[in-house]
Amino acid sequence: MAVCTIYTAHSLNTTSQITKPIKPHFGSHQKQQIFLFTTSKRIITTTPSRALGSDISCVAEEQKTIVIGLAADSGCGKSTFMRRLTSVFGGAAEPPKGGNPDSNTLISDTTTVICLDDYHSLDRTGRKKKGVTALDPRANDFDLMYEQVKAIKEGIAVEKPIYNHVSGLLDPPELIQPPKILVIEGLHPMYDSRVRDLLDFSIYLDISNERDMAERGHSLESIKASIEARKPDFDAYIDPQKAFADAVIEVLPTQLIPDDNEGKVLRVRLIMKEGVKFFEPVYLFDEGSTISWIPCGRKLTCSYPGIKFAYGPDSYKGHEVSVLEMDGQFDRLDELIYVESHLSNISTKFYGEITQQMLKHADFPGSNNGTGLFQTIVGLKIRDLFEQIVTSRVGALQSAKA
Ligand SMILES: Nc1ncnc2c1ncn2[C@@H]1O[C@H](COP(=O)(O)OP(=O)(O)OP(=O)(O)O)[C@@H](O)[C@H]1O
Ligand SMILES: O=C(CO)[C@H](O)[C@H](O)COP(=O)(O)O
Repeated sequence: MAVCTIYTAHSLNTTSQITKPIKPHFGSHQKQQIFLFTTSKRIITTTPSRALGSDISCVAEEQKTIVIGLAADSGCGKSTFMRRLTSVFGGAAEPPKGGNPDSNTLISDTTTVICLDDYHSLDRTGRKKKGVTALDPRANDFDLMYEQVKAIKEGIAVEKPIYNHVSGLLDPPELIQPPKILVIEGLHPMYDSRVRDLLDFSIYLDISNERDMAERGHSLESIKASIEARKPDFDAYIDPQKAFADAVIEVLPTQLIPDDNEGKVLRVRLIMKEGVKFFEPVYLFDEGSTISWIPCGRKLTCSYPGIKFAYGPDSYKGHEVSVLEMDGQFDRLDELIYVESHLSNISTKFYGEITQQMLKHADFPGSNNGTGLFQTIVGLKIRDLFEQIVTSRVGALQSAKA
């Protein structure tokens, strides 16, 4: 069954039902017979006159966009994670063709990644004047974020604003078409309960010790000052979102080097919530057991300080979770296959897919440690979740027809 939505720019404030069929206008999700028509005349753009005009968007129920939330502070490696995720689906992600060169959006065949910085309601000057950081909810338009993510989920294209990180200004909006998978990444994907309820899966990247570096041309001193200034808002508005995440990738100092203060070797934990629909946590050796494993030896080359894996049940922010942990770093990525062969529920399509993905992006930061490994695993789990949702929708439709 396809749900068709009529969207008109001149009647944004009312809602009514169409009872007789109308001539369909097929968008990118085609070939579905139309049974049901509803109208949706909600405001989904800040600039109604630039909305879609009189348009009909038809999306088959089973093809409706699934939405993934990725929360993290600035400079935590979200872009790198997104490149790994996109690669799992095949194809590269690129900014919208012919659009604003400073767009924060990345589009591939399957995924569209939008950056929630685009929902800043105050630009750089506005925040300065008001004395608020970008992390403060008062600097962000959650109503618009909700309306637009909801619209995309319903198969409606939206005109999303662009926050220009180069100029610090809000640029004219860009058109976002509903993709198969929409990733909303940034500071607040799980902050507003309305937006949170739209998420099919949520991830929090917890990298407490690393922040924005020279990329945006700030000096080390100004970065330190900015980290300090942001800390209270980070603690108040960003960090609490961990409690809502279905998966958390937590980066900690190694425990393999006593009193390590170099911070080069990392202990990374993949914290996976139990009982999440379409998400089976990964396990090592034996599901539900508590395992500690040092794989170094004949099949895995390890230089000092070695590699240690751990797995087991735990509780996190009041939720039952499974935790997979890796401390240390790989010397030879091709040998990762040995570790991969001891992991289960990894949602690979063939033996060695994790190792293949990691080798393909060996030059990405974090490829020799748990950050790259767990980001790749989460990418595979998202692909699996997507496929399971589509399968279940098709099943539900077939049962409804029978
Ligand atoms: N797993 C990792 N380990 C070490 N460094 C990393 C890792 N991932 C990313 N980095 C480095 O951190 C910096 C920020 O990475 P990236 O651009 O992916 O983060 P981001 O969260 O998207 O940043 P921003 O919010 O600034 O757009 C880059 O210098 C990148 O090389
Ligand atoms: O926390 C951030 C998310 O990336 C940025 O600091 C925020 O978007 C403001 O950006 P800029 O510093 O470029 O004005």
